[in-house]
Amino acid sequence: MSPKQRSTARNVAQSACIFLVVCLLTAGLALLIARFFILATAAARLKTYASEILEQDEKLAANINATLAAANASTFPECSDPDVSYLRKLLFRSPYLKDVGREHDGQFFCSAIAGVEQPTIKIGKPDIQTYNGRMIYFNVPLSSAEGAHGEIVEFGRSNVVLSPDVFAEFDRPPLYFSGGVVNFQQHTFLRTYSNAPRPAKLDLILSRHELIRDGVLYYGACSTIRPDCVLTSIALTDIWTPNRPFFLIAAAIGTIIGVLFSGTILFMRTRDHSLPNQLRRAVRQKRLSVVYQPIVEVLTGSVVAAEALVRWNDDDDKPVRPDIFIAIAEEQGFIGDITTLVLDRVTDELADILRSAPGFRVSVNMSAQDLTDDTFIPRLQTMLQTKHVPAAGIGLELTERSTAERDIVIESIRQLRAYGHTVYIDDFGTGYSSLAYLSELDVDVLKVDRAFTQTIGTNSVTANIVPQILAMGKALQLKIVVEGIELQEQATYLSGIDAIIQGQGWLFGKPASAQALRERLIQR
Ligand SMILES: Nc1nc2c(ncn2[C@@H]2O[C@H](COP(=O)(O)O[C@H]3[C@@H](O)[C@H](n4cnc5c(=O)[nH]c(N)nc54)O[C@@H]3COP(=O)(O)O)[C@@H](O)[C@H]2O)c(=O)[nH]1
Repeated sequence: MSPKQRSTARNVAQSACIFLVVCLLTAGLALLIARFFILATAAARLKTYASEILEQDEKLAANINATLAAANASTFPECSDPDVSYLRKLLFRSPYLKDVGREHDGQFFCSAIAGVEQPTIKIGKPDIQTYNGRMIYFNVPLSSAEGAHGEIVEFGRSNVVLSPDVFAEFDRPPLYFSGGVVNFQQHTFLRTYSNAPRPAKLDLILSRHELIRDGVLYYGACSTIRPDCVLTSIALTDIWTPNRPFFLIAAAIGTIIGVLFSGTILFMRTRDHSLPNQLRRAVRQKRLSVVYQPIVEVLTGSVVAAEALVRWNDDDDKPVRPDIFIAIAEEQGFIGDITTLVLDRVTDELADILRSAPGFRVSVNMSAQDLTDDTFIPRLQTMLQTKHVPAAGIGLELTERSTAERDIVIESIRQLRAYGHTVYIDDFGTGYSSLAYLSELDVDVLKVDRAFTQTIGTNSVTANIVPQILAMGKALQLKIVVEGIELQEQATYLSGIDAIIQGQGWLFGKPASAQALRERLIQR
């Protein structure tokens, strides 16, 4: 598998992973949100249910207390005819009671329904005694109806039999309830109605209101006026089963969001992997390097200068051609950052040589944007002063293309030269400059583009342009650097010309590291 195929396969695998993970996460999140809302809805139902039951409980308690108080207040002889008819009147007004009677010391004497009992009935011990002296008997056989049992509340010399139907209307499966008087010290129900599940940690539920225990959702609520509490509950399976369609819808919505979201991530990632973004990141992280190509005296072959050329490998560690990424940086408006990076690197890597070898200089390429940035020249001077590098050691190369904004360029060149820099016109002959413009620019060195160098010794129609450019340079008293010298024949031709010509090209050395340039300079 080629590196490109490997990188594509890696990208596809990463994208698939991102897609899957994001879809699973959003679907999971949607299910969690659905679960939360469904549980909240169920808890709200339990709360309403509990408050309805509590209301009924409070009404029942009020009815019991009022009836017992009225019965105890009777002035009729106990179980006399007027007393029994009085009890009947009380019963008639009591919606939640089955009977009202006379009972004390564990003996039942008479009631509104049963009349007078002869002999009296023994009731036995109460099941519980409440804080306010009420005796409560559960499941007592009733003399008023054959085989019937009921709950009796006794206070003073009277008792009441509760109607078993008081809470009948609240029987609403799958919602269940239990409730009654609570002993807060022991955290238990003293009396309960209904057969709903009752968990051990009653106090916990009552203090937290809602709780899930052993697959059941509980809601606990207590009366504000009585020591009565109600616990409502529903099994979780009874919550989930009817809500299955909602879970399916939530999972589908979550997956759709996941698809859209991961699509956006993948799109951003692709955009992020675009060459301009990779380059921008590399510049920000200073991951570009600089190589140096020697510039020699053609006649002697001795190295007199070097051109700094920037290099960059993309995120897959593949080298990208400078003419490609320089054009991108120019187009995207951050070429200035690259120029600064190169200048910074040159003055770091070769500072000692630039300080100690007078006459040796390193030239750096500039773009039109550098020239129109009025902070560029002051920043460059600050950098050089900080690193104690003489301005004469740094040459600046402008292409003819970058000389379009005439006035600004002329002024920038003037300033650069005033600081002591050597200014080059690069790729000369490929642009549109006239002799007049060239003299106006007032540069130091003219670099002949390698396209013309290649015509030396050929029969090409442009072959006779080289002598003309050299003559033009001579007329303007400019130094000449001929680029792209690859053949000895080209060097021989140039060394025969009556002018001091410098040359740059593979014949004299390919661009190489600062260390390689250093070694080359030691040899000279
Ligand atoms: N603004 C900036 N532009 C820069 C910078 N670094 C480079 N560049 C510009 O990118 C273009 C391509 O540069 P590169 O691929 O580095 O090519 C340079 C030399 O390697 C190449 N060269 C030198 N000798 C020969 C040779 O004998 N034969 C041959 N085929 N090629 C050779 O020429 C390029 C140098 O060109 P120039 O700058 O015009 O002197 C190029 O336009 C660079 O300017 C940068 O830091 N900033």
